[in-house]
Amino acid sequence: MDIDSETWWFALVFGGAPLLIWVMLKWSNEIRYIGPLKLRYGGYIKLPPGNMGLPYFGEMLIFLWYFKILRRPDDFILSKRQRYGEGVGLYRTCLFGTPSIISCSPASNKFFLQQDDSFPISWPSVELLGESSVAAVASGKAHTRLRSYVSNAINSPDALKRIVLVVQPRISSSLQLWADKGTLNGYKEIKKVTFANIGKMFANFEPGPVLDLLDGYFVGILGGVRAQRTNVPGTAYHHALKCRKSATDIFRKELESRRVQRKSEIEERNDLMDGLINMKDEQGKQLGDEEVLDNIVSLVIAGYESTTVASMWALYYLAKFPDVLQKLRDENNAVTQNKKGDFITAKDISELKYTNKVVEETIRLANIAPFIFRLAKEDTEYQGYKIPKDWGIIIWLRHLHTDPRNYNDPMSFNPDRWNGSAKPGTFQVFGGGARICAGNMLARVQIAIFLHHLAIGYKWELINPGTKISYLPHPKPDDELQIKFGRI
Ligand code: HEM
Repeated sequence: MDIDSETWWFALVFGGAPLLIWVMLKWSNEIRYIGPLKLRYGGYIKLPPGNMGLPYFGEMLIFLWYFKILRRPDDFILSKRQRYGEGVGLYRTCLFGTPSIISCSPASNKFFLQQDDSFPISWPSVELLGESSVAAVASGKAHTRLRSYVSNAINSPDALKRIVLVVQPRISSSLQLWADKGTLNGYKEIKKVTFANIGKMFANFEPGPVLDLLDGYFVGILGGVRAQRTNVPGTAYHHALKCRKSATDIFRKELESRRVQRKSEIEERNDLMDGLINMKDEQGKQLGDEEVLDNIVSLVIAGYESTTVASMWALYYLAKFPDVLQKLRDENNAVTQNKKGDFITAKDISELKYTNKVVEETIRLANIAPFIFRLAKEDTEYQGYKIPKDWGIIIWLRHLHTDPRNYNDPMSFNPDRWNGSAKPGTFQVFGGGARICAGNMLARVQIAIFLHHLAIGYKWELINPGTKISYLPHPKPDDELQIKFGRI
C-alpha cells in the first residue's frame, strides 16, 4: 500500500466512517417516522419543525439533559424556540418512545385540549388507574357520566363545605406535632397528613395499620405509573400491579361491609365512597362496585402526590418570601379573631382573598404537571401543519407558566400578580377542556387550609436554603424540604 492510499484509508476510517454513522444516527428516526408519511402524502408533508432524535432514544437524552443534569427544564423548549423559531407553538419530536408533536402555545394547547374526541387522553398505564375510572375512560358520554359523579363527590360546593371541616383536625394536630419535633422533612410530613386526610375523606379510615398498609401500596402504585410497562417480577410495574390489587382489596372489603349496613349509618359517614355508592344519574342509574373502586383508587393516584407536592412548595416559597408570609398572617389572623377556636369554613376560605392568591401563585410556579399526553386519532391539520395519526401530542403546560410574555418576571413568587386575571389560555396548571382536573377545587381548598393553620400559629425556616431542585418525577428540593419548625 503506498502512502497516499494509506492516508486515504486512515481518513476514511477515522473521519468518514464516524461521519457516516453520525449522519445515519441523525437521520434514521426521520426516515423511520417521516418516510412513510411522505409516501402517504405523495412525497411532501408539512410537519411542525423539530428533530426526531436518535434511534431508540429519540430526544429522550436531550430531555434528561435539561431536566436532570442541567436542572433547567425550561431550556428544553427554549432551545427549540431558538433553533426553529416561534412558529405556531408546535415542534415535532420523539419522546417517551413515541413520535410526537409538542404543543406549547396557549392557542395550540387550546386546540388539542378542546377536541377530546380527535385527541383523546393516552395513559401509559390504564391498568393502574382502573379501566372504569374517570381519568382513564374514553371521552364521550361514559366520561361525562363518571365525571359528574366524581365532581359531585369531591369538587362541588356542597362536597367542599363538608371536606373543609373533615380535613382540618388532622392538619391542625399534625402541625402541633411538627412544632414538638422542631426539625423535620417537610415533604414526608406533608405526605403523611395528606394521606391521613385522603383516608378520612375517601373511605372514613382513621390512622392505623390499615391506613399504613394502604399508604405503602399507593407508594408502590405511584412508582409504577411512570415506569416502563414490563410486568416481570422485580420491576416497578409488576410491583405496582400487585400493590394496586392489594389496595383495591382493602377498599373492596370496606365497600362490601357498607353494602350490608343500614342506610342511617351510611348517611353519617358521608365520604367519597358513600357519595359514589349512593349517587344516581338523571336516569336513576348508579355506579357498579368496580366503577366505585376504580374511581377511588384513581382519585388517590391523582390527588395524593400532587396535593403533597403543591403544599410542600407553599411551605418552601413562604420561607423564602417573608413579606408574603406576613400578609398571609395578617389576613388569616383577622379571620380567626371571630372564630373563638372553631375551624374555618368554606365560606371563610372564599373570603381569604390574599390566601387564595398565594394558592394560585404556588401552583403556577410549582408546575406539578409539566406536561400531559394526548394521541392523534386521525390525520389532522393545525395552521397548515400536519398532525399525523397515531402520533403522541405532548401538551407542554409548564412553558405557559414560565414564559415572560405570559407572566411578568415569571420565576418570582408574587401572589399580587393575581390582583388581575391571567391572560386568556395562559394558566393551565390543571389542564383544560373536558378533562380539566376533576379535583382542582379540592386541591385549592386543601392548600388554603394548610396555609391558614401555618400562618396563624407557626414559623419555620429552610435548613438548606440553597439546595438544588430536582424536576423528575415531580419538582422537589433535593433535601425534601428540611425545615426548622416551631410555634410563633
Ligand atoms: C395541585 C394539585 C393538582 C394538580 C396540579 C393536578 C393536575 C391535573 C392535571 C394537569 C390534569 C389533567 C390531565 C390531562 O388532561 O391529561 C388532572 C386531571 C385529573 N385530576 Fe388533578 N391535579 C391536582 C390535584 C387533584 C386532586 C386533589 C384530585 C382528586 C382527589 C385530582 C383528580 C384528578 C382527576 C380525577 C383527573 C382526571 C380528570 C378527567 O380525565 O376527566 N387532581 N389533574
